[in-house]
Amino acid sequence: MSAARKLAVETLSAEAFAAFGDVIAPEQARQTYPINQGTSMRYHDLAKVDVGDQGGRPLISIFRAEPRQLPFEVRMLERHPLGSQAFVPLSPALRYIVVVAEHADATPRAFLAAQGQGVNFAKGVWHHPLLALDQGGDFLVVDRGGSGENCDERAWGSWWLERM
Ligand SMILES: NC(=O)N[C@@H](O)C(=O)O
Ligand code: NI
Repeated sequence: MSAARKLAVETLSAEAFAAFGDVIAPEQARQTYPINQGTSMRYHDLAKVDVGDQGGRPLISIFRAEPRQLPFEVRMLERHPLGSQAFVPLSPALRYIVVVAEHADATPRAFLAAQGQGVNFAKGVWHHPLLALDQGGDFLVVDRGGSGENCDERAWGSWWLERM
């Protein structure tokens, strides 16, 4: 049995998260331009929605997440081999932790999302199911609908997220 180990929680950034997918935030836009006669700004093409394998289609859902209590034990990760999965908090105060790993049995990495930051897990990236903090809340989720097995789960030892 592997010893329980503490996960350091890093600050989420596009650079640090690049191996796992995209950070969804206005400042990450490669193209920003006014639309609708200048009444709105478009922060264009923020994440790669990759859901077309095996006839998949994009889904837009809302996850109403209960808060996880810290310390929290990470014992498993999952991946979606057929599609990406994006989470955007629907209230700026909604904090959450993202736990990912580069490959099977790699040491997980944990990131705390800043206010309003969303994430898009690239297709096949190992991640922990949604870990909302504080009071929990609603996330807009964009992922894949369609046939085929799109969720692999894997035991990952025992890793602890401590109180912050
Ligand atoms: N089960 C489900 O739709 N959600 C997970 O994939 C998750 O990453 O939270
Ligand atoms: Ni998932």
